[in-house]
Amino acid sequence: MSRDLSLEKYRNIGIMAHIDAGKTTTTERILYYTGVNYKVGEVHHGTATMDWMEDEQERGITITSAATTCHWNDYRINIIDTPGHVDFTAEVERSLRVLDGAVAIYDAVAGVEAQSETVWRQADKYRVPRIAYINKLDRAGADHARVVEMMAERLNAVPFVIQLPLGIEDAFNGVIDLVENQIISWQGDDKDSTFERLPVSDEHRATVDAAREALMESLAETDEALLETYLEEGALTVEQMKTALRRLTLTLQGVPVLCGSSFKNKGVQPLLDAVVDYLPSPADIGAVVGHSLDYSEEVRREARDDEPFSALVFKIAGNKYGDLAYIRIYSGVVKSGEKVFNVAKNRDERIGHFFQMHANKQKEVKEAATGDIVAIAGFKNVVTGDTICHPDSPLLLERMDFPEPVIHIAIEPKTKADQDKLSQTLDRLALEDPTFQVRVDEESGQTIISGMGELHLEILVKRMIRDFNVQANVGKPQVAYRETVIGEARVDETYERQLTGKRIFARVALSVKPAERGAGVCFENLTNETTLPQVFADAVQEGVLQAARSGAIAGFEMVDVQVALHDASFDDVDSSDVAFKVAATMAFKRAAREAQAVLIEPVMNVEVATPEEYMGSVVGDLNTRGGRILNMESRGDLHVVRAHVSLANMFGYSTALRSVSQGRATFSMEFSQYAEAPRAIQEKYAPQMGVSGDGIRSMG
Ligand SMILES: Nc1nc2c(ncn2[C@@H]2O[C@H](COP(=O)(O)OP(=O)(O)OP(=O)(O)O)[C@@H](O)[C@H]2O)c(=O)[nH]1
Repeated sequence: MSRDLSLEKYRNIGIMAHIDAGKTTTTERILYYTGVNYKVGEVHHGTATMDWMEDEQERGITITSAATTCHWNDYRINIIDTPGHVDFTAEVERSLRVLDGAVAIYDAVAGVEAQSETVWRQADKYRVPRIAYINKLDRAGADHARVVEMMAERLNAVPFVIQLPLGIEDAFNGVIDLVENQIISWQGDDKDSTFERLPVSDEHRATVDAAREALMESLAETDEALLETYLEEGALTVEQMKTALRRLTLTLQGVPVLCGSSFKNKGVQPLLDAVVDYLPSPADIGAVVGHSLDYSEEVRREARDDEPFSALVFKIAGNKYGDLAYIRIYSGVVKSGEKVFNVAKNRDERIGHFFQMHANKQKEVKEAATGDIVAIAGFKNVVTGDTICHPDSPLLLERMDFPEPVIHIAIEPKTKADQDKLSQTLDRLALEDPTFQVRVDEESGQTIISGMGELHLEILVKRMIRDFNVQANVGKPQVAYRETVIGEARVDETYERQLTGKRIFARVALSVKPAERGAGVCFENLTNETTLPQVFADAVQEGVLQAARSGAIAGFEMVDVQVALHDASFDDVDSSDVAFKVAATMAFKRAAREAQAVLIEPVMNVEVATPEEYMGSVVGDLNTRGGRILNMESRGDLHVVRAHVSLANMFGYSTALRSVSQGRATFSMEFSQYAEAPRAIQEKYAPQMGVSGDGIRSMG
């Protein structure tokens, strides 16, 4: 096929930031200046194009990431807008997985906030090259230098300042381009106001010279040949600086830092230039590495159209045309109507239609190629994380990891008629969102939905009622407690019965001890030390896992335990896998109790930013919630408190914070770790244990 644009001219980028830093506003400007939009939507008018779901427009926040395509100077830029609220980190994570580069946006007043750190770490994990954009320089209290410092301190980033603000706060009217050695000045605040590139004026000469020299020096220090040139010539050329910046960005050794005010329409066009100049194309990223279907060998696919087709499904979203599967194509070409293979499901799928997405609007295309991000209609059975590929050349790309939900609520249909619809709708929502889970409680028969936070579940329930017209009653949010062991124990358990005249027999000796946080239930020596036949060893494993699901002391799932099988006896005639399963279940429950099973609870990282006068009440309130204050610092005219607080004590916090600060303080919260639950909780759920929970004690 002939591609209309070489792969080098693609940029697949994400825009990531703390809530309210200005992602949506910036994306709107990008769409305007690249000619996709004719009108700039404003977040506070509820008309921003990317925030298309009704709920997003109501709340002025971005919930689901929408993909959109635009063009800048002959380059195709696919943008994934990612949400800033921490309850939706899974959305950020799945976007980062398929992107080649990202723009990190900071609020010039608030600086690097908690959520920005989380997203930054996620981007580190996926090795996503980044450029930074310090937004809102027009705001009172904007402090460019402080944000740069915070990037180094908090994110461990190596910032390369390539622009300085021209004026600040009310007087902000452009940027100084240190690479080109020019002033970029806008005529006004209007979206259509033009800008011009001017030589640096005398007024700014000294500052610019010093900043340019510092930039050149730090670039030169990264490369021996460049250092030599710099020392010989006393300066670097624009081309040399750009090449060095691109190399450092692509190898994750540095982050070019730009600035502007998206709201005042200043800085966005140079930001687009920087996306092209410094962020990678799919060709720079190169081959994708997956596995053969049996995991026995690595399979590489070069980022080329003449390779077999391979792609990853990174999002499923329902809209009025049915389910759309968003895919990132890593290699090859695929056409509508073609058959592809879904590796995880081991089945063929036919591609119905392809769409290039612009927020919730879509443009049909006939084929898609390496580097493209498109949405596909017509797949029957795909979920987020599935690999799809050419049927003759299968490979498995690494799946995405999503955090386990930490909060759950019971939900029941209002009427009998809603019953079926409720369960279908919940399944549908769970398909779209991997951090949303649905299960039926075995004992109570209740339907339980779990998610990442109150807001997460609140929004899903609202969607269910509004978009799917299902009426339901929901209970109070409950913390997803877990169980684990803090000691070690070894037990010997024999299961022997006479059933319908037949003897059944199995004996297992196993031990349990704490395993690493996040390890789940792990096994050692299932067959080594014993000479147990494989079928019985499998039955032991199954029995333990089944027992772990319902816990040992209070019915919560038991996690992070290491189980070893030390001895086992069987009888050729009377033993069966069922007998081993029962023996293992009994042994595991007893061992876990003897190894001091305890309840653990989710503990959150909470960050509150408040004006000074409310600082005392904010801290007092966190203390009454049993929070552990980690540190306090000032940021502009705000004070920022960071604390660890158990999730159970954070319900309804937004209302409480509003009332202690007259609506002036803001907060963000993210899951930090599981820690031993306090004594009161232990006694409430497992009174028989007489355990010694002592508040927040890290188990990690
Ligand atoms: N003064 C000023 N305000 C801005 C600027 N950019 C954005 N804002 C305002 O800041 C608020 C948040 O902007 P958004 O674009 O919604 O931020 P976001 O990061 O997309 O937020 P979420 O979608 O909620 O994650 C809005 O009220 C914007 O109008 C700026 O450059 N200057």
